[in-house]
Amino acid sequence: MTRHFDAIIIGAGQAGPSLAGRLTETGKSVALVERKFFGGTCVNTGCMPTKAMVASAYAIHTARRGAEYGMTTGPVSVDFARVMARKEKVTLDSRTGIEAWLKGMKNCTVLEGHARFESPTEISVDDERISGEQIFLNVGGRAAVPDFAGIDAVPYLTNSSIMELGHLPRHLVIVGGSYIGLEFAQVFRRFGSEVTVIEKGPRLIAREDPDVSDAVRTILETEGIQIRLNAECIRFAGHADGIAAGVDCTSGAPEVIGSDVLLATGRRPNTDDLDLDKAGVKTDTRGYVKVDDMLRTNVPHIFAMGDCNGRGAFTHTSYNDFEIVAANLIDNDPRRVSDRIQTYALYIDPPLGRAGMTETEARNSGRRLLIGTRPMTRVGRAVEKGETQGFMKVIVDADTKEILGASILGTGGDEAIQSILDVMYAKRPYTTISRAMHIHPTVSELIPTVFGDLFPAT
Ligand SMILES: Cc1cc2nc3c(=O)[nH]c(=O)nc-3n(C[C@H](O)[C@H](O)[C@H](O)COP(=O)(O)OP(=O)(O)OC[C@H]3O[C@@H](n4cnc5c(N)ncnc54)[C@H](O)[C@@H]3O)c2cc1C
Ligand SMILES: NC(=O)c1ccc[n+]([C@@H]2O[C@H](COP(=O)([O-])OP(=O)(O)OC[C@H]3O[C@@H](n4cnc5c(N)ncnc54)[C@H](O)[C@@H]3O)[C@@H](O)[C@H]2O)c1
Repeated sequence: MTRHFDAIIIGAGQAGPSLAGRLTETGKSVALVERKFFGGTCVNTGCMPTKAMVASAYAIHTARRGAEYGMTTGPVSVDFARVMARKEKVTLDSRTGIEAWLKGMKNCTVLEGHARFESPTEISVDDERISGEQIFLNVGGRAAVPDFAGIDAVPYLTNSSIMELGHLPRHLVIVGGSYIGLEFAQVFRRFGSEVTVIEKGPRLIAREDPDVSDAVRTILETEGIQIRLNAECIRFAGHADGIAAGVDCTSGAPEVIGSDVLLATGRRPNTDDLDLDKAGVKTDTRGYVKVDDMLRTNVPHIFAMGDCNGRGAFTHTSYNDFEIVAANLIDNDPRRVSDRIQTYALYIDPPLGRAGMTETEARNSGRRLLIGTRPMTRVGRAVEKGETQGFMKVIVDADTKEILGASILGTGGDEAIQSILDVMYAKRPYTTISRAMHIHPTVSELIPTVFGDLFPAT
């Protein structure tokens, strides 16, 4: 027998549960299908556990610097099992909270199993069949595992399996020098592992400006992380001391011998096992569901939210997708994906907060630009905290005075960037910030100064 619902939501990630909440409030019957853990990637193998580990790593790092702050301690040792138990509690509290919320939600039926399309309106969940007037995909993504030579012959970790790690790696070799790779690199280095990052490109976090990449590299190398760029021929083989990772860089040893390998080479959408063809839903060549500005697929009653639509790869973009869908379908409020401004943070310490365009993107846009920069050594709060690595950079359109983008690599950068972001959303000129009085002493206090001291880009 096929049970019928007003709406079916596939995936309990960052958009699905909130949409279930809104739809059921309007009296609609909703079936929400989840095949694994409630809360999806962010809660279980992404943001939450990693940021809990970042917090442990920061506390350990600060304790090691204790003498600088007038603290006398013995040698700092790391209890990796406690670190992992702490992050597990953060995850479990959130996971069970979401699960209890959904299972207690009036008009919501939670089905635990793998969903697949049987037709444009019918879904099978293991042995059960359900049908829906509207179907919302929130299936997220998983770690991409490139076809490296020898990879199947060696054990390797991904962002998911590393969450189960029962030992502290002696030497963690991380392939991929972007968000996932760099956050784990610093975390494990601070826990006491030797860490080598192997990146095929010529610089780390290649989406950022070269000056940001260089500063991040310096921060990580200062802590003893080995960085191997231009790794053109990555391959793996067993070794008496663990795993041999071939690098073939233009300089340096051709092989790195590690005890453990983490692959952090990007993500792929969970769309290959949904039988989307039975619904006629189109994907792009990389498997992302094609959507329009309101997140509708090519099939009018099917929508896709979050990482699986390729329009964002962050928790806040997935949640914003929920807001856009709910606004259009429930509130008659014409919100669009194209209204949002790109923003995110990289949670190394100090963090990188980003909003809008990079300098490279702004230059490529052909506009006349004004740029302002300040090293964190000139930020009083950073000096007082003893955390002066990094710099701020803001980019303004010289003709319209519009703020185009900003990068704050420095203590508090993930928070301070948001004052710039809000002025960008308000579509106010940069002078709104340069004339504002900010609180002393804060990192944000320097933002008006940076905007007050712009120079033309050459
Ligand atoms: C290590 C790491 C750190 C990260 N850190 C941050 C961060 O600090 N800040 C940030 O903004 N973002 C971060 N991200 C990205 C963030 O986690 C994702 O962008 C976000 O979780 C995407 O959410 P989503 O709603 O698209 O899907 P997901 O959270 O991935 O949820 C999808 C759900 O769908 C379920 N599912 C899939 N297929 C099916 C099916 N066929 N049937 C039933 N259920 C199915 C899955 O089990 C999963 O629960 C991080 C990611 C990683 C990997
Ligand atoms: N702080 C955050 O918000 C945060 C943290 C972690 C992850 N995330 C999300 O997770 C997503 C995935 O992160 P990621 O770092 O895995 O992916 P990414 O796509 O940002 O970077 C992948 C890196 O691996 C390298 N790479 C790719 N293929 C390779 C190959 N065959 N050999 C060698 N190197 C290769 C790339 O050059 C790149 O540097 C991000 O897009 C991000 O949205 C966000």
